[in-house]
Amino acid sequence: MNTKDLQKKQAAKAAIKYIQSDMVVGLGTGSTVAYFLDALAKSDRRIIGVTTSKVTSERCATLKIPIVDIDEVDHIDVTIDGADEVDTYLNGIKGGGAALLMEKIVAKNSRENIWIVDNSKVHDTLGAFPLPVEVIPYGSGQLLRQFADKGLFPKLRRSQVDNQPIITDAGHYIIDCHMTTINNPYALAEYFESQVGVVEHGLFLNICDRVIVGGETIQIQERQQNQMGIK
Ligand SMILES: O=C[C@H](O)[C@H](O)[C@H](O)COP(=O)(O)O
Repeated sequence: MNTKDLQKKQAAKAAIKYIQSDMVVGLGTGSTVAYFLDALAKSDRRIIGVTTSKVTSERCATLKIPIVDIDEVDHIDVTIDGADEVDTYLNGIKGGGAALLMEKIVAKNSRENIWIVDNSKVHDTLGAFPLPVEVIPYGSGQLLRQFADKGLFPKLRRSQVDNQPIITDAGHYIIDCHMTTINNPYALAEYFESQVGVVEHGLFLNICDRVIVGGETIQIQERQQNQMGIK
């Protein structure tokens, strides 16, 4: 196992201590969450899961972790998810696995959000990871032009198998914006939220409460209130 995977697994295992039996737990998506699901299945915690993608639902079925639809619960106690990048304010970029829409819906309906990451994902400023933006297929070519005009270096995400556009679980496309640095994530989020055809963007701002970073020593960072993360 390489260092990144080892750290993902360490962070995933460390997250188990925030889970108690009978909790409603939001279950994110990705390779780090896969390690968390394995650890959860092996633990003595008996939870009810709310998933964020078909792939996570399928893994829960294999591991016999019970899940319900998000609309069947009146609250979600805590959500455990991965992230593609996290800054010092615990703002982050998500959606590398195209699950950002459901991940954000589950996160916004959770009392607490905990991210599990390897330490290569922690940066002072966001932007090293291309920012995923989920869009309606109709008119997506126009959005690509607008994003390019705004200097966001957009690229439609395509399958490496057949070069066709990736389709999300909700039937949308993903445009990845290769900006390298995002100086004001709040202004950028507002821009995307004002564009017709944009369903959701991968900037998760003021959402994460705690990040668990894998490593020889597990690091746990908690979000400080009233810190905006604008450089
Ligand atoms: O769409 C996918 C999610 O936002 C993932 O949580 C994110 O891409 C991190 O994935 P991984 O744990 O595989 O690095």
